[in-house]
Amino acid sequence: MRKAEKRILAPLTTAIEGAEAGILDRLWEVVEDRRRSGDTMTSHSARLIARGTAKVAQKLGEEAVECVIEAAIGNRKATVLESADLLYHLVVVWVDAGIRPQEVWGELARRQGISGIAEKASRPQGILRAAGTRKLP
Ligand SMILES: N=c1c2ncn([C@@H]3O[C@H](COP(=O)(O)OP(=O)(O)OP(=O)(O)O)[C@@H](O)[C@H]3O)c2ncn1[C@@H]1O[C@H](COP(=O)(O)O)[C@@H](O)[C@H]1O
Repeated sequence: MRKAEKRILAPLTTAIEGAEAGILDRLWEVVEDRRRSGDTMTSHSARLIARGTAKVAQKLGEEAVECVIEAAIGNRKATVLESADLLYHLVVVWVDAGIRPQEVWGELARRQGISGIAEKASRPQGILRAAGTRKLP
């Protein structure tokens, strides 16, 4: 790795040390705290939630699109930054909807060991056919 690359990646490397998935649980607690406080003067989360569910969901969509764009053009560093924005806004969606992270972790755990291909094949096909969808394979 060249010296200049090392300098650019240094803040990310520092952030990685001591960081793990539990950070989402802690982030949820902070955002839930902000929701309860309703302090729109000092908290971005409280301000966003005060704008209503549709706005909260819209922001998640915007961040998802930004992440998709960076990933599609292969901009690795920007994809990391946009991923963090996306996860933060997903946590705001959960808080707004009254969903605890444990519910999502539970669903992920339930799916562990089940192949996505096998799961899709086991879905009832009638509903999709009745809806007349033309999804790409
Ligand atoms: N991880 C984040 C985080 N990521 C992004 N953002 C903010 O999200 C906002 C996104 O900006 P945008 O311009 O896209 O959105 P917007 O300001 O709603 O503007 P519009 O789309 O409405 O025009 C910026 O203000 C970012 O700073 C975040 N704000 C907070 N957090 C975390 O949430 C914690 C609580 O933050 P507060 O609620 O502000 O106390 C913080 O300690 C952080 O850990």
